Amino acid sequence: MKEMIQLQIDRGEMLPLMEEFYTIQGEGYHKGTAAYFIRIGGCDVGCHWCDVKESWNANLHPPTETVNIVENAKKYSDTIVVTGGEPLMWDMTVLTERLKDKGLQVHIETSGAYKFTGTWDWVCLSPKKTKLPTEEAYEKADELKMIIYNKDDFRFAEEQAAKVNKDCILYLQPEWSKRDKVVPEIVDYVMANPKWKVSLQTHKYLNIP
Ligand SMILES: C[S@@+](CC[C@H](N)C(=O)[O-])C[C@H]1O[C@@H](n2cnc3c(N)ncnc32)[C@H](O)[C@@H]1O
Ligand SMILES: Nc1nc2[nH]cc(C(=O)O)c2c(=O)[nH]1
Ligand code: SF4
Ligand SMILES: [Mg+2]
Repeated sequence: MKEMIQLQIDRGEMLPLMEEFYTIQGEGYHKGTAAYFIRIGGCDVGCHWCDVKESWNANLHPPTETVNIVENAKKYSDTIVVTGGEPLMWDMTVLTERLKDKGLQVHIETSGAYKFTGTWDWVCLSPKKTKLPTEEAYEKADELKMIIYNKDDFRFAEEQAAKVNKDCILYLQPEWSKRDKVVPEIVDYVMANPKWKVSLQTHKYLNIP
């Protein structure tokens, strides 16, 4: 039985599902847009400021049939955001094919640190120093969303911006717990370096998921 489930997970027919919710995309280019979020469990990238540490241990999240995830998601929205955890730890091919078959717009939030799978209408790449993105992630990124926790993160942001494709939109987003300190620094930085835009976690200001 365990082997059967593992086989289905390996094929992307099942995924460890942490939670699903209909909300407003709070961050980046699509902020303000209603979207259904599918949060897949499992991540070992280890960001110390991660705002969903409960997602990290995949074993805590029940293996769920992708067919059922899709049948449910399509009832809520035309726009689906797949996030985590780190969704690219799993094979996203089957999930995204099935969502596309229903005519849905399919977005991903990823660190890009794992093999790039799936067919996406929008790729938000948020690189982390602890586990850098793959070459393919830099090529596929529609937006680069760099989290600013300290001064060195501006240097890291520039280093990552040099690696993405030329059409990629560049965002600096304050780390939530440090927002009072880093927001003024981000504002000054964006005015001095206008290839960057500011991204805020607007859902946290709106008190929505
Ligand atoms: C929770 S992560 C899940 C997807 C993927 N693991 C990733 O990091 O891109 C979703 C987004 O939230 C950002 N994020 C996580 N914790 C944050 C925090 N404390 N402050 C600001 N952004 C945060 C991540 O950088 C990422 O862009
Ligand atoms: N409203 C809302 N927008 C988001 N954008 C990215 C999120 C994420 O955790 O991936 C997120 C989230 O958790 N909630
Ligand atoms: S990669 Fe994403 S989910 Fe994983 S620890 Fe970092 S912010 Fe959290
Ligand atoms: Mg979030």
